[in-house]
Amino acid sequence: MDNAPLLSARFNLCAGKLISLLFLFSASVSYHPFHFRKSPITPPPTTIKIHFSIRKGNTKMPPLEDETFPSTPGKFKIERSHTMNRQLYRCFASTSTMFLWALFLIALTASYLSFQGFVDSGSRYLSASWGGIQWEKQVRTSAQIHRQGGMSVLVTGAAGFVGSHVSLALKRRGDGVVGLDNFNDYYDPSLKKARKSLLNTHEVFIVEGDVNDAKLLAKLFDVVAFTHVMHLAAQAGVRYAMENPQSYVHSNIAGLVTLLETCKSANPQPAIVWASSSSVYGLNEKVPFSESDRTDQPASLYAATKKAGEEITHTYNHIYGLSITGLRFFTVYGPWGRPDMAYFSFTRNILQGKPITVYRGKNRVDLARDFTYIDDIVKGCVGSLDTAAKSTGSGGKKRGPAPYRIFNLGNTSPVTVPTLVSILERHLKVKAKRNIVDMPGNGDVPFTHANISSARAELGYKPTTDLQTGLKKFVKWYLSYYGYNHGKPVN
Ligand SMILES: O=C(O)[C@H]1O[C@H](OP(=O)(O)OP(=O)(O)OC[C@H]2O[C@@H](n3ccc(=O)[nH]c3=O)[C@H](O)[C@@H]2O)[C@H](O)[C@@H](O)[C@@H]1O
Repeated sequence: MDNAPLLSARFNLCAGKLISLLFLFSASVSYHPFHFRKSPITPPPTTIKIHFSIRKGNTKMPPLEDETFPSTPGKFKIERSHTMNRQLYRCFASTSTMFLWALFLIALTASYLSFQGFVDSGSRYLSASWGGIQWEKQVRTSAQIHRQGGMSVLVTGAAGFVGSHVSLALKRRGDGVVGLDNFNDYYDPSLKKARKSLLNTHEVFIVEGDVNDAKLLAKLFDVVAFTHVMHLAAQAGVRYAMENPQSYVHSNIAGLVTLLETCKSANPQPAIVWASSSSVYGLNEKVPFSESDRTDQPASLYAATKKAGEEITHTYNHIYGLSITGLRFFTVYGPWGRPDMAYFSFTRNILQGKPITVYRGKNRVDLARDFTYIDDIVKGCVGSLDTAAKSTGSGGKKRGPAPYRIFNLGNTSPVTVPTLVSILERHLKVKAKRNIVDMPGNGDVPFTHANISSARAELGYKPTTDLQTGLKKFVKWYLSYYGYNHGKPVN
């Protein structure tokens, strides 16, 4: 582990001692000039008699000289007749004192900065949930491969919706899996913790940390030679990008680059499969969306960061020989899903008797999505890992061309949002209070529709769950997890 806090503490101790010494020294110069006996301008022993008379009402206060200067054997004496010497002495004494005070202030500042560093590094040290022999053992155990030809996969965003499902699927078939997740509060972190507990029971260890933490990533690669990285950690949500744009840059761009930097330097380099999004098609009107269609018209910052991710991963593929597979997910739904998504929040509101807002497109056209069930997405992710060729670089150098692939993972049958609501009503046996409004200009696109022929050909991807069936499974899970009323009475 990092021994910065220890060093910092030592430095702090030294600085503290220095301050004490300076303080004592400075005090003795001010009040104890015998220290200057050897100085050529040491004044002869004299007595300073400074009489302050302070009147307080009618009472004449006693002179303060004895209180101001200590009446010890070392008490200095300056005779009034030695005016010149006295002035020289004063001048010297005050210059020396100022000098020492300046030193004192410098030492104080240094000590403060050191203390701040100590607090920062100390709190990082104390709050860091990673490192140590026990931690390394957990990481190694979780990464162990239990099948012939298996892989060891670092899954980022493992406590997320897709991440938790993919981690479980890999672990179940005998692959080694280590999760990484920062457990942020974009939506209820208790759901993420519950997913983590579920994974724990299947012996998947999730490290609590951020993909922007380069030291942590380097440490993970020190402990395990991951063959693959399934990068699913991201700031999700199309409309939230208008509220918190920086979080998208932080996770989807900066975090991605930090991860790629680690992967490019790893030896051996892992193959990377990561989550792009159907939103990169933006205002594309050609249907169904094919991977070769234009993606230069993003409608939201979220989409723009995913598009940027596709370009950034291309660069790392080109320069460093990293094997890259980008997956454009189409509105994934299912059990253990994301509470910010429409099917999830609609379910909650319908059960609580609250109205739901259903957006409508231009000319009163219903919005439509190619809703894709989680199990189908998991198959696409695992298929991508299985078919990803190795990265070709080592030690940060490319040794030959590596594959760069992009696949749509959709369902190929778009469903309108009002139809989604009707299906939920049927499964929940509760009528929704629909509030239909025109789609606000907040990043939404009117429809999505995937062409999946590439994924079918190269990954064997074949979605099998329609929205009706998938929502039935979701509702079953929702009711078992939250209870019928989600803790609130139905009005
Ligand atoms: O496919 C994708 O790439 C994206 O799919 C979803 O984004 P979105 O399709 O907007 O999913 P929802 O937020 O669940 O919205 C689904 C539909 O419901 C509509 N909606 C949403 C919320 C609402 O209150 N009312 C409403 O009518 C939206 O306009 C949209 O047409 C995910 O949230 C993104 O993270 C993902 O990248």
